[in-house]
Amino acid sequence: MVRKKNKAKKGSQWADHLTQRAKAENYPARSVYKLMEIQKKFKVLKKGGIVLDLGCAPGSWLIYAARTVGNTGKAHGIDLKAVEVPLPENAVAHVGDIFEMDENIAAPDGKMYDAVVSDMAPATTGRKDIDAARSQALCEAALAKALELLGPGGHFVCKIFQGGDFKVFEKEVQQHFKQHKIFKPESCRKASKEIYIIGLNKK
Ligand SMILES: C[S@@+](CC[C@H](N)C(=O)[O-])C[C@H]1O[C@@H](n2cnc3c(N)ncnc32)[C@H](O)[C@@H]1O
Repeated sequence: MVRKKNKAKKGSQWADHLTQRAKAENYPARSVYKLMEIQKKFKVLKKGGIVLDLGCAPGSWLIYAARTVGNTGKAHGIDLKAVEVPLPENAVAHVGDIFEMDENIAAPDGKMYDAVVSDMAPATTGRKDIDAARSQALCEAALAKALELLGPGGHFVCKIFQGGDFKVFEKEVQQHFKQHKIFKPESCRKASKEIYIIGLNKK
């Protein structure tokens, strides 16, 4: 019992540390460290690239993506909620629903995206089956957009909750990308079921 308490305490100290670090580095959320870890390991974002960030509010992935692609690149995001923090000049956030997205999310200048990243999460109900089904639907929508908007060789990152139809989704990603990886960043809460599936080099 005491052990469990200590573990929980350590976990929350780690979370606090990341929240403070995010503040100091001008990111609105500590979730940015998950994308940083993904980038360090898989190099999904490249200088001069065009990135689409699905579920971009409150804006930390979008800011990091914009900083990473640099001035010659662009980062576009979409979320149900508005991003309220100032964004770098090469970033733009749209308000919208992934299930109703249209041409406003197409890559600029008739180009294709180099990377589509999704950290989307549904509003949770506490009912595991409902939450898992909603998360699965968001992942399917993200993959459909990635297949439509990514150029050949483009990369895909998607948060998914393990369980349910996770294996089915993994197979779909495997089918469309030359390589795929399953990755749990250190900065994810240990107790969380979230994991990232990464599709490298769209066929
Ligand atoms: C964990 S947050 C993303 C955090 C973000 N990556 C960051 O670092 O700032 C998940 C986001 O997914 C968004 N989301 C959920 N359902 C969505 C939908 N149908 N269309 C667009 N965004 C959605 C939520 O509004 C929420 O802001």
